[in-house]
Amino acid sequence: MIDFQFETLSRIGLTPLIANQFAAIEDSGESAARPMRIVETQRDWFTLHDGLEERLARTLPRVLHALQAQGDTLTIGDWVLVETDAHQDHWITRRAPPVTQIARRANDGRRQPLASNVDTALLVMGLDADFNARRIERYIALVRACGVACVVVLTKADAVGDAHGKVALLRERMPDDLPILAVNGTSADARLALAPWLGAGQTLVLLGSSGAGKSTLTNTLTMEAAQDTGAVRRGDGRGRHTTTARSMHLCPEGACIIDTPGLRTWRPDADAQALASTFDDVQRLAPACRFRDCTHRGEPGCAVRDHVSGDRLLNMRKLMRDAQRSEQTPLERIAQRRKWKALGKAGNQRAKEKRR
Ligand SMILES: Nc1nc2c(ncn2[C@@H]2O[C@H](COP(=O)(O)OP(=O)(O)OP(=O)(O)O)[C@@H](O)[C@H]2O)c(=O)[nH]1
Ligand SMILES: [Zn+2]
Repeated sequence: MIDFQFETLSRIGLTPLIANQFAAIEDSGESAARPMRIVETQRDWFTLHDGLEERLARTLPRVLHALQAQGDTLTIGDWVLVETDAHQDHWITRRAPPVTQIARRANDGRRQPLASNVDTALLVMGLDADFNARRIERYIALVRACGVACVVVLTKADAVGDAHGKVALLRERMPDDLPILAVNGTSADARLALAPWLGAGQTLVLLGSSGAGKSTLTNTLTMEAAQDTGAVRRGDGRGRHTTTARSMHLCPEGACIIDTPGLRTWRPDADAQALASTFDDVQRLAPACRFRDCTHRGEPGCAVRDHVSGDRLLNMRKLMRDAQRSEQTPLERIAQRRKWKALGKAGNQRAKEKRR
């Protein structure tokens, strides 16, 4: 049976669900293995934490290959088992299946996990030139499709004149249950605003484009934890300008925060159906449309168009198209293009016949 201290590990986000998984690994000769969490990733090395101290570890080739075979890799936030060999080198011997995982599709189609075992994603966007409702909507869809809750954090509220207008614009457009906060990420007030999500056992990830203010917010949220425990990477106050690696930090309130580099392109790793379900306002209204296959593009009796902004609908369709595209093989794509062409022709033909 794996020996572990729930109390200590819960300081770095252990939840009962993960603890049960470790408890289930019984009598498999792994009694020397210790549960730890990945708090920083490098190319071949991981920084792990057990709630008390850090260790550098590598992954056993067998574990690496097993993951690769499933198109998977270890990522920040993962819980793993670690064993130490006779040379005092530490090896990851197993990974607990993640409860949630945020992933994207790389350009070559491969799945790229961004963070595991996350409860809430803080979608960070500047109220300055960074502000873009469509991008936030895309983040929301992708994150919710991974089973992770979202909070929109609009930074630089102190630095722009029309913060209120932009917040109102988002509120109008987004689902009612989505928390939207406007903050000054450099001020301690941001910590108060985010307090409901900072409790012990919570793991947060910050997502947003480069320059949005993720590192600034991380520093503000982790400020005191760095001094009192020394546990987990402290907020990076070294004046580094661009985040290049992912790392996990601890808040004084107990939450773990994962900072990620800016996401330039983010293709969904979710099927179209999962994405559609994240536009819950559309999903709720659509059954009331007159036509069952209403596309909400102006059909008579559409129940959606009056209540959901046209741009939001466009964005939803674009996302779903992207998702469908990444699900298809090249052959399926060609077949679909042919089908559309044929449909188009048939449509033209019908139109001609009508005109006669
Ligand atoms: N006035 C003001 N400036 C901010 C705020 N948040 C961030 N900044 C400034 O915006 C710049 C970019 O912030 P960062 O925290 O480095 O942005 P980032 O999202 O971590 O960027 P990457 O590391 O490149 O992904 C810095 O100069 C910050 O000081 C804010 O709420 N108010
Ligand atoms: Zn409709």
